[in-house]
Amino acid sequence: MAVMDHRPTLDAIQRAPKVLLHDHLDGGLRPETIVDLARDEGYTGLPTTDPDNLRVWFEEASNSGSLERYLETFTHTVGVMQSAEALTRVAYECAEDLAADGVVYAEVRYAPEQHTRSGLTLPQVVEAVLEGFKAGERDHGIRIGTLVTAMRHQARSMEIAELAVRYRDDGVVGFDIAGAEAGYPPTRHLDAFEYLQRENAHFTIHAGEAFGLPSIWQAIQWCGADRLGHGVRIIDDIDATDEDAPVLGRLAAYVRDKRIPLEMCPTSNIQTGAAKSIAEHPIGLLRRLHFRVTVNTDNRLMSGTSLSRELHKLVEAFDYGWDDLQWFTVNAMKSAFIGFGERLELINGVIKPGFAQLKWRGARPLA
Ligand SMILES: O=c1[nH]cnc2c1ncn2[C@@H]1O[C@H](CO)[C@@H](O)[C@H]1O
Ligand SMILES: [Zn+2]
Repeated sequence: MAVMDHRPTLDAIQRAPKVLLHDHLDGGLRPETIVDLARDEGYTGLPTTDPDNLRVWFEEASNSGSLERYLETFTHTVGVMQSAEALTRVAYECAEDLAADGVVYAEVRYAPEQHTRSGLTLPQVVEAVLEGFKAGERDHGIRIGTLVTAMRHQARSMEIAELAVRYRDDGVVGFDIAGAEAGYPPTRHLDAFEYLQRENAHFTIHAGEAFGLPSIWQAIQWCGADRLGHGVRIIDDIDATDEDAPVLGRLAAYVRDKRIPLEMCPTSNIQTGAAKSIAEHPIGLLRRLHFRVTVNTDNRLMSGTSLSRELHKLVEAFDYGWDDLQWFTVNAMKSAFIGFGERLELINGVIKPGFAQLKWRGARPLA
């Protein structure tokens, strides 16, 4: 019998219909676009104006081992995203790039408060981004929901939460808080989360990335987060001394029992020091224990990655097959902030048939 390799290749993974829940708009610009926009908008702070060198610079500068230093690189992307035209272009190209990678549904986030330096109002920022995504959806057959993010060290979360509600029928599907985690617990923004809950709105919280269990506990039990951005440190509440019978603490058990989605971003976690390597990333254990794990990019520019690449790295490290990749994808679709009907349609009409086709091809014996 012919030897068969069932391991999905990068090329085949790119063709699979994928779902992405955690991707930052200001972490995914094309280097060429940054250079163009810097020139158009008079931003003079770039470390280099050669797109190839700039790509390398972002990746290297992001390999710092600390979230705070990792976040410093956003000065340049945010720096060139201060006009409506720039925001619309970046959003359009984001949709185009994700569609080219085979993503069929994505939730892309950004912090409107960071884009008002040249005089745009918060609603103008949101509308410019939505315009870019709408054009990208129309031209590239991808569905994109926006999450508006509040910066956790600032004090504008209530205003941003109000934006999430105001634009909920125009493409904004949820809210998030991001930025340095240590020293800025999610409970600082409790009023915003309580407001969103009263409005029946959805939100995720970056938690358990650079800080441990207390941050995850607050995000879920005080703030009521629907999902966790990263959440890798939930591993601290699991005793895996006996590999065959890991013991879950109360918080880890709660997260698993309630099927709280974990938006895991493997490469980003290595760059910020939240995990040592892909092979040692908690995603391996969490997947085995059937947590509601999803796979994400976080920042495609800073991590030099795509959703297909993240999945392929996991295939190589954990020997995952198509069933695992479909499981991550269905998990993500189930956890999306769009309505149940639309999620179901994508699962049954797009994801399952798409994976079935790839699995069938992968199963053909080699001639
Ligand atoms: O992994 C992360 N953890 C915390 N904050 C982040 C991460 N990636 C990006 N941002 C922050 O989110 C803002 C809005 O998109 C970015 O400007 C960056 O400061
Ligand atoms: Zn993030």
